[in-house]
Amino acid sequence: MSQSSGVDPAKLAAAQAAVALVEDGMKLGLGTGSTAAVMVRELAARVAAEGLKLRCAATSQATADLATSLGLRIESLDEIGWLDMTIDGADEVDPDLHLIKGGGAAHLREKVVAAASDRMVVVADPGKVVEILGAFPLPVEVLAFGFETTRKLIRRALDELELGGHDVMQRLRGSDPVITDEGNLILDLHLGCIPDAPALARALAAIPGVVEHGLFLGMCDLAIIGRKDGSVIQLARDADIDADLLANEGE
Ligand SMILES: O=C[C@H](O)[C@H](O)[C@H](O)COP(=O)(O)O
Repeated sequence: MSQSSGVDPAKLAAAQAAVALVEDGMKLGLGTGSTAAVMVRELAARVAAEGLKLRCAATSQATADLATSLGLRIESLDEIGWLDMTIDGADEVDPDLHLIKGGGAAHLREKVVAAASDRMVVVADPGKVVEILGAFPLPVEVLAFGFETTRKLIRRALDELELGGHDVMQRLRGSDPVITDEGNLILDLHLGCIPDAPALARALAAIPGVVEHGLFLGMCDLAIIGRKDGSVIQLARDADIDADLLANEGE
């Protein structure tokens, strides 16, 4: 049975439109986060109703647990090999469909899974659509080994890109460090605005203690933006983004 009461209608609309793209026999990547969780529930409902035969890989332990609890069988990415489509959430989506991800500390596995997919579809609400990335703090997964050294190297890289002086904060849950599914730590870069995302992505990737950053550049093929009234807007790469969406429709 499909979810309804208590579920954010914008997330539900996006999730339903994305799940409608799923075809019998597909190999799917399942994203992480609250919007992806709505999608996983919709997918499980469709599978139960229609008996679809799917092969699914999860982008986090949390998603694997949710999917399994709903009767979906999760396999490892390596067992499946290559995916037809990954459906995932995002923290920010810009007009070129570049993304910030990792608000749930899952961006490392999410990027590995998206990179192994023919198509990445993002499900989001209008609040995620931005003109320029960076208001959402950029998550960077780093090794525990040499953590403070890596933080210094990140600060140096930011200085070189004229993005210095911003907070580079370790992500905590209460007073404990957030530990990712891969056993690493998270630094959140509070940049406000990222004028040159490719340059920042290159600089972060060149730092040895950085495992993966949350910039997803050129990976998303389609963003499905759900609205509170249950309608959706589908944004394909290079398509213009509706000015109303950038104003977040007052949401
Ligand atoms: O690490 C988490 C992921 O990148 C999520 O997909 C992202 O944070 C969006 O999550 P939500 O749908 O809960 O806003």
